[in-house]
Amino acid sequence: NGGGGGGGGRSGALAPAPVAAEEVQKIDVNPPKGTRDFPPEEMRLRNWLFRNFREVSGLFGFEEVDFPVLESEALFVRKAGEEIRDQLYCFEDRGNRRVALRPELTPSLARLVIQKGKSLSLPVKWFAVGQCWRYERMTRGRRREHYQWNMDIIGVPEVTAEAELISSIVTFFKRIGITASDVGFKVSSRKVLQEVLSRYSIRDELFGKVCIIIDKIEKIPLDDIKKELKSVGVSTEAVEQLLQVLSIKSLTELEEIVGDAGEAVAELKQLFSLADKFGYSEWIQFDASIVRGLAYYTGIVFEGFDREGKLRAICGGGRYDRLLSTFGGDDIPACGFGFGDAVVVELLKEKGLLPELSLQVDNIVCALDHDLQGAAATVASILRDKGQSVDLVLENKPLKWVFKRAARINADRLILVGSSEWQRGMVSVKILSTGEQREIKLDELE
Ligand SMILES: OCc1cccc(Br)n1
Repeated sequence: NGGGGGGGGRSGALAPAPVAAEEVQKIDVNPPKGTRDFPPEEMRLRNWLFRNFREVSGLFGFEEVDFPVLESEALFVRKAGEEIRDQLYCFEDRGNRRVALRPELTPSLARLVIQKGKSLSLPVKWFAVGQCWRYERMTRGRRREHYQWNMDIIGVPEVTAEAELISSIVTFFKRIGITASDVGFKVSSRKVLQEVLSRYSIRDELFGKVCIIIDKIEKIPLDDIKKELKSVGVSTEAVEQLLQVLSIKSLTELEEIVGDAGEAVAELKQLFSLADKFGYSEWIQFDASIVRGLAYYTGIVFEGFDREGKLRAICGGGRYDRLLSTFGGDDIPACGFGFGDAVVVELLKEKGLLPELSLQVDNIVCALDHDLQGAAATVASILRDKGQSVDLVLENKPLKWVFKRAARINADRLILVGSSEWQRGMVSVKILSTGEQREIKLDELE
């Protein structure tokens, strides 16, 4: 950029005093703990995954939405003892506002639905793909961010909504080569717990807390579960009945214990019937132990799991009929799911299903000598205007270098701009897969 200044290579009495080299402060080139960079290869896989998220959402007629990564902390301050609350990535901004990096997308979606209010015609079918954050002590070395695909249906009280959402996830799995032999969905309803708890006159506001405690049943000793349940006011008898119900793995057995009068059994039966009609019965099973770890679920809950049991839950969701009203909105029924970008990639690796995604360009264009660089730029623009991708060689490079680069970027064609051909309005085109080479008129390039 014109040389000059210190270190411009000049010396002697007239040379300006050398400018002190900028203070070099060696930075850490790694991303912050728990976060990831996406270099080209990883970014191609992420784009492939997100393209499938978006195409499936489109197949189901959902519209894409997005929200700020930064939200008011108040959106996520729930007092039910959720892990997501304990790990909230929150801080006070320069305006002394309590804000948080969103740990999930559903509260933002609920906020936007309320904001839009009567201008929205129900049902609303929205999807989003967004980065979510948690601040977890790095002792466990887990990630602090991931991208979530969410689909939500607002305004449909029927379990047809949950059945539709599960169908969309099954559709996604099938598109990426995952089958019902690899993955299943455990399905239950929090109304099962509600019906048990109501027999022991447990107050409704305790319901969320009880669910969050029960969600830890696979993660902490059973005695600790019992202690925590009792500490929030659940009687010993109620605890025993709860734990017995949670071990149920069939709807028939559930009906025997809680009867068929309640909504829980009826809704679950309807969901399994709809699953048959959608054609995904082999993907789902009833499992009363599934409660999910978010306090706002009120009905059907489900989670995708790998049948080999090697991985954490792949996705999860359910009905949250009270969330909008707790934010001051109307009492609108809602359900949705979240699907993270990390566990599914571990699953694809396990199954040998990672897609082959490499850089590919239609053409590499190269001037054969320096004063034809402008001509090469003209050729590149002509091809790009026709929708052809072009890697334009930007410096004078030996042909050996050009061929090596052409192979690395998987170029279909090498376009050489040489002096004699250019004089005749021609360029030389080499089909790299066959080696066939011929001269083509510039205005016949396509
Ligand atoms: O699935 C819970 C969650 C929320 C935010 C970030 C990450 Br990583 N994981």
